[in-house]
Amino acid sequence: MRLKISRGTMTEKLSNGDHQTTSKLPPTPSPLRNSKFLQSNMRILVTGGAGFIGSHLVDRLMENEKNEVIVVDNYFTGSKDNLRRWIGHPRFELIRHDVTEPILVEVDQIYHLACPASPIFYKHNPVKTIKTNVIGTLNMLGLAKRVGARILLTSTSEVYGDPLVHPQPESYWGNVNPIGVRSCYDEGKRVAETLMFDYHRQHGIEIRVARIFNTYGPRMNIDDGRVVSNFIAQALRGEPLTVQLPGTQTRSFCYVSDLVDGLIRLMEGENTGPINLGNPGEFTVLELAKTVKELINTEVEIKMVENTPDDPRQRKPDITKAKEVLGWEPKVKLRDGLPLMEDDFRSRLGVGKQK
Ligand SMILES: NC(=O)c1ccc[n+]([C@@H]2O[C@H](COP(=O)([O-])OP(=O)(O)OC[C@H]3O[C@@H](n4cnc5c(N)ncnc54)[C@H](O)[C@@H]3O)[C@@H](O)[C@H]2O)c1
Ligand SMILES: O=c1ccn([C@@H]2O[C@H](COP(=O)(O)OP(=O)(O)O[C@H]3OC[C@@H](O)[C@H](O)[C@H]3O)[C@@H](O)[C@H]2O)c(=O)[nH]1
Repeated sequence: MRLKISRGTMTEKLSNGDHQTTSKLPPTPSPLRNSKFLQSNMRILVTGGAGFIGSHLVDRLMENEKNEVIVVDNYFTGSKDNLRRWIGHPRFELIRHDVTEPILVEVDQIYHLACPASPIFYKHNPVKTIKTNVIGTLNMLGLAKRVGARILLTSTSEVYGDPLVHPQPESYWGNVNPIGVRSCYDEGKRVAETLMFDYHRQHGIEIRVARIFNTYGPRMNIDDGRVVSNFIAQALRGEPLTVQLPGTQTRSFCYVSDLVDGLIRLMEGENTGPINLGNPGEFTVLELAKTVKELINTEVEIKMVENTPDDPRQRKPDITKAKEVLGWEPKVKLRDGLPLMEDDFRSRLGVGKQK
């Protein structure tokens, strides 16, 4: 028998006469939640929306005239330039804010992307990276709870660490070094996933968790440090392609438009996840270098260089669940996606095509 509901706490009387607190209901959203451009609109917060994936996601969300989009970003690895087409648009707002601090905005959905994703940047200030993953996710879950929003976390294939199971299904728990130089990111994302599920079980928050595998495309920072952007920039500058040893390590590369499609399907669907989103086409890093050389600049040399600790030796998503639950699979092959990224890098680097 339900006895009372006070401050979101539901108390039940058990058959032995004891009382037990069983679940907490999110508080009723404030009237500000309805203060939209149009009543029927969906108001969506994108944290990290000035970054690579975030800005492509914003483009897709803004295409729908029933969406209002608010971006929160501290510009650590992102840039206002990625969002310049939307600045001043009546359905768009941009807020400079660090997610390690709380924020109150009345929204219906939260895409929580804020976190540096390139190993060079996330290792630069590891304490800040882990704060972003843990405190940042706590703050966004607190917001979701307060305003009754659905929240999606962009987790990562790095939660599988250096995987002992190949390809990686969502049921694999991973092989992660808890004290290594990548741990601020890998373990940070693992804690972020834990927080998502604890808020879901304890507070009834509607959650979605995507595990994203290596994604590439236009707008990646030119000196981002990740392998696809490095190789394309090096090929265009006529510099050697730096393959980190041993070069036999594998990755699976997903084009950004496919990934964004998967994120939106996950948010709009009924499954909490975690769900792998990635392209199962698997390449060694040396194969990637040879492909970039063939497609972009056959003159450049390929140079083997030292690697950094704990680099995963193989990575490929098992996307059976994404196919079944979301009806999603990537469409763009690596050989078709690389030239699209090349065009963007050429225009930003000011390097024309040779006739
Ligand atoms: N690109 C990939 O291959 C990949 C793979 C797996 C997971 N992901 C995840 O997807 C998300 C986006 O990745 P991306 O490739 O677009 O990276 P990105 O570095 O281009 O974008 C991250 C954005 O978050 C912002 N940010 C960082 N810390 C912040 C903080 N404390 N407060 C507010 N904003 C902050 C940055 O300024 C940037 O705009 C990240 O959560 C990342 O972990 C990406
Ligand atoms: O110039 C380079 C850069 C990287 N590499 C190699 O290329 C592979 C991929 O490295 P990246 O830095 O692009 O990305 P990683 O796969 O290590 O990590 C990524 O994984 C998924 C996401 O969460 C993040 O975007 C990022 O952490 C690694 O084996 C690395 O050693 C090179 O050989 N040369």
